[in-house]
Amino acid sequence: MNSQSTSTAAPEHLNSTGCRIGYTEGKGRGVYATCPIPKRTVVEISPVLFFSKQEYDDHGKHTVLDHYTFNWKDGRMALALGLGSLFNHSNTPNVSFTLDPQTDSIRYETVRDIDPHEELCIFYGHKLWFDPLESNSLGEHSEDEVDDGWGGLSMVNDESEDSVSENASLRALLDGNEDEIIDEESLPFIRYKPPPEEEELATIRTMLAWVVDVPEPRHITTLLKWLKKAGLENPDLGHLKRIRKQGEKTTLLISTCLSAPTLPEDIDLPEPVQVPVPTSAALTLTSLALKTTFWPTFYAPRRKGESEAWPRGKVRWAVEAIKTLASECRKAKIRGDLPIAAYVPLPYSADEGKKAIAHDTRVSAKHPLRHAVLNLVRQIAAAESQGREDEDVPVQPSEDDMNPLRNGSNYLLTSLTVFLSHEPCIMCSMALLHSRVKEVIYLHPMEKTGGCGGLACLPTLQGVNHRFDICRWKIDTFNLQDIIIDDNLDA
Ligand SMILES: C[S@@+](CC[C@H](N)C(=O)[O-])C[C@H]1O[C@@H](n2cnc3c(N)ncnc32)[C@H](O)[C@@H]1O
Repeated sequence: MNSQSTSTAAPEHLNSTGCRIGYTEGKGRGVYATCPIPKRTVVEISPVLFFSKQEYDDHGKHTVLDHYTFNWKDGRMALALGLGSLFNHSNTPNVSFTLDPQTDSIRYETVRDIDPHEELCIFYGHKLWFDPLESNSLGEHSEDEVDDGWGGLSMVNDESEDSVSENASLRALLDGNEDEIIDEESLPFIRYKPPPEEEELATIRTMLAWVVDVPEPRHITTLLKWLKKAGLENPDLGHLKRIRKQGEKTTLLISTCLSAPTLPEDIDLPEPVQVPVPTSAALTLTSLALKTTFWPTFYAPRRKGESEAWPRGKVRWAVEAIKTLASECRKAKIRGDLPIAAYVPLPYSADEGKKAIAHDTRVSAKHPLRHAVLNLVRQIAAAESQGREDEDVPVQPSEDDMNPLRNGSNYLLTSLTVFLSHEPCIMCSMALLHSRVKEVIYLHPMEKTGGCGGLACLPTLQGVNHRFDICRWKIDTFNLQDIIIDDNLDA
């Protein structure tokens, strides 16, 4: 079957990033640059047209579509519209592509600076159905080499990476009503069990907080409004009650700032003082009684052994996230970086919110701190600060940025789940803590260097006042041997 058009005249194309359609003998139509294109430019976003597996097996694969369709993540076949179907293959591609199930589209992005007139090529995979015209021979692979799964236009006869790597028990788990709650043992991950809750006064963890006595209880409402306005509704203190009443005395909890807070001038108040307050909510009634001797604390028994329920739909969401993560690892590997990735998908059943993906770039950036987690946090921070992406370019900070009391508004990962290919190192675990992540799910434990259950478990250390849930994916559910890195490395 000849997949190329018989015409040798390529049509014009109105692509705003300076791409044109060109023709090369032996390859047919392809996508070419018309001007220099910088690295990491999104050159095309192609909407896709889907074919069910059945439609494809019965019809599509017997037609020329066979050479144009992408294996979608859920087993369907997708035909990219726009320029998407015209990128030719190269073993040393200058464009990467990402399947986006949220928008049913494929995104194409340059992986290096592109010269004018250069052809833009993607990598189809190792099993090609044609003799590739290639200017170099870097990519010679044996017949039985496993497809690296970096997306890849593929013939429908190839089993997709996803379908071979998901085992039968996972497939059975994913099949069924999406609202059904999956019992803990059947979940495809194991939760890290935090050490038991403190049940003795000596083991209660505390931190110093500023408080002030309020002689006139009628001022409380005004002071609560002032706290809000001053940006002092810090999530660090969310487990504590704001007001303490002891007999006639009413005391207001203000902040955990290092320096004494400046109180409103129009209310007559004594000087604020620092007192120890518990660092977390009480998980048991005994602990509640003990913690309340420091400061009134909220009782949150749900977190003791009883974990958040996962409906089947959420498991499917996590499986998709793991696949995206694995594909990012492979992309990193192809680029010569360590196959370590971090991914924050949109929260389960949310249509909008924060979303980011990053891989380790220590090798390519020649920078020891470019760990996947740090790259991810940096990416989210850049998006949050309205596109000031390059941290090396000094920006005039706004008045808001300079207000230390507004620090709470910069908690980058509050209520989000981060998927990681590897257990994060201690530095990255600390970055996740500072970002106030809700939950971390990782694939590969790092016993010698990990900071989430390996060498140490940062969220459970004395003095750390934010906890996040840690889950380890059962690695045997996916064929992910190629992301395993040396255990002595930091991830
Ligand atoms: C997705 S299409 C790409 C667009 C195609 N060139 C056209 O004109 O429609 C895939 C087909 O392009 C051709 N092709 C892609 N990369 C090639 C390469 N490096 N060398 C030779 N042919 C290539 C093969 O015929 C393949 O089946």
